[in-house]
Amino acid sequence: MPVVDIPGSKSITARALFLAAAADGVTTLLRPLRSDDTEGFAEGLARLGYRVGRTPGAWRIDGRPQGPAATEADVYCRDGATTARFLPTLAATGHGTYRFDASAQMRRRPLLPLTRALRDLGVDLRHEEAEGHHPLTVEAAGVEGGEVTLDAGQSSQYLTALLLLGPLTRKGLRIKVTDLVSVPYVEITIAMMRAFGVEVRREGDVFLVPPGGYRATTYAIEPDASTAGYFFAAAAVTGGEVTVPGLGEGALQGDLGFVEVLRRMGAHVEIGAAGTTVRGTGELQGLKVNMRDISDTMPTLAAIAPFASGPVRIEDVANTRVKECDRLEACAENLRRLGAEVATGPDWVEIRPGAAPLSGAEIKSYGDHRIVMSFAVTGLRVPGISFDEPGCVRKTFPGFHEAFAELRRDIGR
Ligand SMILES: O=C(O)C1=C[C@@H](OP(=O)(O)O)[C@@H](O)[C@H](O)C1
Ligand SMILES: C=C(OP(=O)(O)O)C(=O)O
Repeated sequence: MPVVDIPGSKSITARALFLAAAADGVTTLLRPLRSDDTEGFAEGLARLGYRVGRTPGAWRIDGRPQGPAATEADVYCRDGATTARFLPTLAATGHGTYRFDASAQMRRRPLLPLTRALRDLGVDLRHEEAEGHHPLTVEAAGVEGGEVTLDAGQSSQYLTALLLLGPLTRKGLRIKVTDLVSVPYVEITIAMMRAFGVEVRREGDVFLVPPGGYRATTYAIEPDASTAGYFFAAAAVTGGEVTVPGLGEGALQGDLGFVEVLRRMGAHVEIGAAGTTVRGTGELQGLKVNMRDISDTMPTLAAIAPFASGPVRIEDVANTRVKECDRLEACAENLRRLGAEVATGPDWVEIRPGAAPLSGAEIKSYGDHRIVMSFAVTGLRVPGISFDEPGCVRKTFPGFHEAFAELRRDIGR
């Protein structure tokens, strides 16, 4: 029975780095994720003048409630949207000139609702090229706080950035949200702010964040639930069994909900206090599922959908088109390359059982870690799958291929 040790959560590590940097003392983060996104975040903090000490199992951050120590900085956010959206927001709390740039894909990804909200709060923020995109410069002079309206219909990360900012403003924040995707990520934010001493209040569409700053702490990071999904899916499609310790009842991450999708398809799922186990039962049924809350797991489901006995229709995932690539089209294109029958719409994808079995092909990664990791699962049942850019898994799991090869050996595939 393979027990898989999954690295720390990307989303929790990014938030923990922000919270630790803004807190009133020294914070230790246990089991942080070491990957391109989170190392880029830590390096960005260092460029802003925060002291970040990194040893393999623990990162130590000296908090600065007054904002960055540097008065000038040039920060490269790589391909990470959490870095590209959270760090300029943190920088606004200081005093200085801070420039942020990012990868070509991250430059294309949207930012305008957050930019607008920050400007409405009085932050002097200039986009260098296209309005609402990186590169951008923040002329920081602290943030007064007050009321702001936000459209988070394309990304919940805008709301997370503002929630994290709230306690660092002089008056606190009252954020009215007109639309919101990926709600469980906002719940992670609120739970983590509580661990650093801040209670956010929610009244319908309004989020109320008190001023007063964060308390430093020691914070243990849970394994990444989106990453765990590839291993759970592997169990479901092979009839094997996979247990992920440290990710069970009380987990913060909504993406653990992916196992409920596998359960609906026919897998046996046990969520316990110490971890989660998925066992494949030899059957995989089709289903219609709304993945608005857990859209990072859309490619995982799409990649195993051809093994279902009926159609798999995934709905309400429009914002997967503005991630590391257009994930709806990338999934559809790669599934077709393997011989599957697929249709897409503005916010949905449907995979139908084909007459012939799939055959191997080279998967076009589009630089997207999730495309590679998802189709690695397909490769458990379809021989001859290869990747044009296997290394892009470094964004969230540099050791993915080694870990997956070990799983293959353990389950005899
Ligand atoms: O806040 C976060 O850590 C994240 C929120 C989600 O993004 P959206 O809110 O843009 O869907 C998710 O896709 C991303 O991988 C991480
Ligand atoms: C969408 C993702 O990342 P981000 O938006 O944080 O770059 C992801 O990890 O799937």
